[in-house]
Amino acid sequence: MLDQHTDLKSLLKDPSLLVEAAYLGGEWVQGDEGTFDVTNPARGDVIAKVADLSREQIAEAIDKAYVAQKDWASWTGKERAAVLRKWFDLMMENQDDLGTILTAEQGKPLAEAKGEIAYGASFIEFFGEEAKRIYGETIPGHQRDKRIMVMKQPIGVAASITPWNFPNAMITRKAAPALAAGCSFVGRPAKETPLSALVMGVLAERAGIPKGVFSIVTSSRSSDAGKEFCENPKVRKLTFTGSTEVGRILLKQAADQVMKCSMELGGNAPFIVFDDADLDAAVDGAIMCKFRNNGQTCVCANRIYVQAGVYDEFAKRLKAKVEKMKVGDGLAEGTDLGPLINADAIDKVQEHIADAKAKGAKVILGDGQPMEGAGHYLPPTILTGVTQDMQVARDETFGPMAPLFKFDDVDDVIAMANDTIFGLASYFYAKDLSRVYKVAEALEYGIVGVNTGIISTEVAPFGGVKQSGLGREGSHHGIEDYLEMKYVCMSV
Ligand SMILES: O=CCCCC(=O)O
Repeated sequence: MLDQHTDLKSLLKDPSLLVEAAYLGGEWVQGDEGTFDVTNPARGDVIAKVADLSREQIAEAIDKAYVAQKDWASWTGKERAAVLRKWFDLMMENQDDLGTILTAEQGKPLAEAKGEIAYGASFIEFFGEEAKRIYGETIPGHQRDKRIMVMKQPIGVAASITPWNFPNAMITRKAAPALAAGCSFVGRPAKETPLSALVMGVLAERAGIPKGVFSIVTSSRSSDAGKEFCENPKVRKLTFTGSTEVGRILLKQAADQVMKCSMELGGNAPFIVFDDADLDAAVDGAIMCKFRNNGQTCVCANRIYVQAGVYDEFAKRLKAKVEKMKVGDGLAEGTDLGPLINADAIDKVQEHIADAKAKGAKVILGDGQPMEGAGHYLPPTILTGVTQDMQVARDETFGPMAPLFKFDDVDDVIAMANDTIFGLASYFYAKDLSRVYKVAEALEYGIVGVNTGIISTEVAPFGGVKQSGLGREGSHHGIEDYLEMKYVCMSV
């Protein structure tokens, strides 16, 4: 475990994986703005001092990416695939260390962190394979002497801004399709979790990814990266995972350059349990979905709607299982729920609980009281009697609080589930086949989980509708976001 006497390096099999310098154009550099602190949310102490790059240094990374991309795009798909495969293998060989680094800076339990590393690596494996299958098209000509061809070409330099909740997988889900397509990549990780991003630079270098093709620009000021990425004409693609609020700002900034944008933004996922559901499966699904990463996931269940006939029983079974979950340091054996990322995250959960209670909800587990000590620990809360006028019905809680809403009628619950500006993930449990089809069709979401609480995989298109975003990540669709179509018309 990490304590004030233990250095993070000493927990790693390969201590050279822990780096504090930024990876700029294939070189390890210090920040012109000095360093910024990375803290362990389980204890609140500083575990690293990472290079704080200036905006000029971010521009330099873009210049280098611009130059490197031309040659990288000339590699065959098979050549790019071979290097990506090596990157994937290195990630899996170092899964334990990558997991330890991730837990130390982000907080999630080690088993979950290692799971994220395997998930993150799967995008590199998948898109490496796709590099060989970037097919164009021929179209029958519109006149006797005309031949029409459609080429697919890399967009150019892709810039990314990624969040702290999945500090590995949100980078690979963007970098892997970008590199497979022949783009170069400049990524700015969240300031809370730069170490998991920098280790990907170490492994990229070891895998033989050419200098400049993959850069990690660490910075304590998110607006520097956002502005440089949007204003620099050498960047042709911006990909972002984060809040809808920041997504809107980036889209406005990117408009001046008419830049291609992928946005994976906020959610407000409904999780619906119908009377005919397998109740134990629904409880297990709700726990996986609600408490993944301690509720700090954009696809976590935010509103749990339970049909009246099974409401009390569902609440009882959910409480019985959740109260057994162990809250603690993610690096300690047996921990189910780690700390939240910071004090603000705790405040937000408490605000939702207080608002719901004031409007009549009842607490059946927890109550939003943090645990003693320096870590940001908040035991899980379950509320019953939650209604549509409460704050949690509108905003993402992003924490360990499960609000149970009661409903009678299928049409009513669909209307309530869709009554939000968001449209990322949704879930429901039911057995009746006709209901399954109709509800899946009626939910206004990019993702629908039916009788499952976990929908994330590299082989499926992940993304939202409405204000949850633009574009899809993962699957063969995911690479299209990094390709341009060129139509060639030949007179023969
Ligand atoms: O917060 C969003 C991260 C997405 C995690 C996933 O891919 O399931």
